[in-house]
Amino acid sequence: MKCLTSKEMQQVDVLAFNAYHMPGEVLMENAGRAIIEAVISDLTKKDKIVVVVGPGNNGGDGFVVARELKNRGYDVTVIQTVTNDKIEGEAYVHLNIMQRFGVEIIYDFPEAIPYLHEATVVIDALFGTGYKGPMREPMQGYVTLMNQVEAVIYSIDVPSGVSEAIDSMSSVVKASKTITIEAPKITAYTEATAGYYGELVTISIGLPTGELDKISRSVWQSSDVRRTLIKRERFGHKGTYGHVLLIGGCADMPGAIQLSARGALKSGAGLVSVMIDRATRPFLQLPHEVMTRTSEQLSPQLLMNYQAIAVGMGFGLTEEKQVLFQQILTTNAPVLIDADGLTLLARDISILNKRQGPTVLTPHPKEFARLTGRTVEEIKTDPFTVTKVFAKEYGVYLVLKGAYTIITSPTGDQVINTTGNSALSKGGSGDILSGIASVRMMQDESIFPGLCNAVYLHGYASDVAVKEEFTAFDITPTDVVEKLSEAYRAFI
Ligand SMILES: NC(=O)C1=CN([C@@H]2O[C@H](COP(=O)(O)OP(=O)(O)OC[C@H]3O[C@@H](n4cnc5c(N)ncnc54)[C@H](O)[C@@H]3O)[C@@H](O)[C@H]2O)[C@H](O)CC1
Ligand SMILES: [K+]
Repeated sequence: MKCLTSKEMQQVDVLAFNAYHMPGEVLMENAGRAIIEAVISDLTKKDKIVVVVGPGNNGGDGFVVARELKNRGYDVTVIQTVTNDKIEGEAYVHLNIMQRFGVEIIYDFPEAIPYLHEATVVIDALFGTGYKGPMREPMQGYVTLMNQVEAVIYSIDVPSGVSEAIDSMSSVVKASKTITIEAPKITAYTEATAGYYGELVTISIGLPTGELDKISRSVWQSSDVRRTLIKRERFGHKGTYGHVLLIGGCADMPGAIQLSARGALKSGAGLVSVMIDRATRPFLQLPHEVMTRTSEQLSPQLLMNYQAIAVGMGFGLTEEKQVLFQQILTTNAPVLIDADGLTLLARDISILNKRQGPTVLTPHPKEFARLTGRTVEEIKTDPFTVTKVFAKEYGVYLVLKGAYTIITSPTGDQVINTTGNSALSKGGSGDILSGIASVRMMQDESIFPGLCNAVYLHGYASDVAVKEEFTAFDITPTDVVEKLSEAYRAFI
């Protein structure tokens, strides 16, 4: 499923009209009908439904919804926030049709207040992707009121007032459910705006899929995991499934590398090796299946034995580690860099330009801030652009971890992950993900889908864990890794 910016949505809309000759009135009719189908099972004839419409095409969708509800015998009133002469194009066409169906329209703010207070359902068709903040009156008053009343709020396309320009955002509708048109918009997955959406439902209005397919940003779904996850074969052997090397672990942080090893083991690696300092070895309790190497043994020849390498989990930040880190990056094997590896990388990022093999970086926003010289706030404001620019500039796969992790390829393709919950916001989760990701990038269709699968399955395991057994409070990253069994079982 694709995920679009407002601008991309508008471009597809324009193409639908110019190149495919799809009239705007038809698309609006399709939108209204599909929205009805998405909400009708929640509605009863006893509901008092109020549709709040704005000046643009989002309001036009609202006219279609109101007319069709009226036609089906529901109690529906429209609150129109602008006068008829401010409504144009296809929205005006549908305003006219709706009026002929006898839907009552309230134009006046004071008159609208009791309607909103008595409503059991409010359909928010004030603004969609054409909104530019800040919100002006009387719209601001309507948004404040909508957020105060008891009614269930369904927003059409986006919660009104949501904007990609976060600095210009003022009042925003807090929806119970958002019925988004054709594909989710990036604001559904951005920290400042996601919370307004409530439950997210996507409907199709028949826009040309050939045009949508050209968008290089999508939401990873269960069907994508099924399509790209390696199929394990009867005649496969440990060589078939690859050998991963996990490099990290120091006396202060012996746990990190153990968690990574567990993640890799529970993800089907043919062989798992861990490389640690000789002095750290006594502190480690590794699973029986894991082999060890010491960092003193590191050589280019040794690194050639592995199909994937992950470095940085509890690695340490000493001068010696910096030297070791630079040696590791000379290998042509795929290298995933996490945690302390990212801190060492930030000291001299130009080293990435010398890499011959594929490189994967898995920062959280703070680590990414260090790598880019930006603030965490800047990254969170526009995570899609900053990650894309960085991944293309340095030719890396980038996994920006967060509530909605964004995975970016060196060519700028982007995937958003929607699995996972606050159970993962704990030290150790990232170490486990590195273990899983090093296997998935080695085994799956290719590195990019492999990374997407790793993030998806890790989140899925945590979802299963909190649904079945734990709460987000008591669960530990180790508990999550044990639920990988159920995650993998769901996709084989
Ligand atoms: N994607 C599609 O193919 C379809 C989308 N539909 C719906 O149309 C909206 C987008 O419509 P658009 O007219 O471009 O924008 P809006 O309805 O969001 O509103 C624009 C409207 O509002 C005025 N305005 C903007 N900001 C403010 C403000 N701060 N205060 C006051 N007024 C403001 C602006 O001047 C315009 O007049 C999309 O979300 C879908 O819901 C189609 O119906 C089907 C095809
Ligand atoms: K809306």
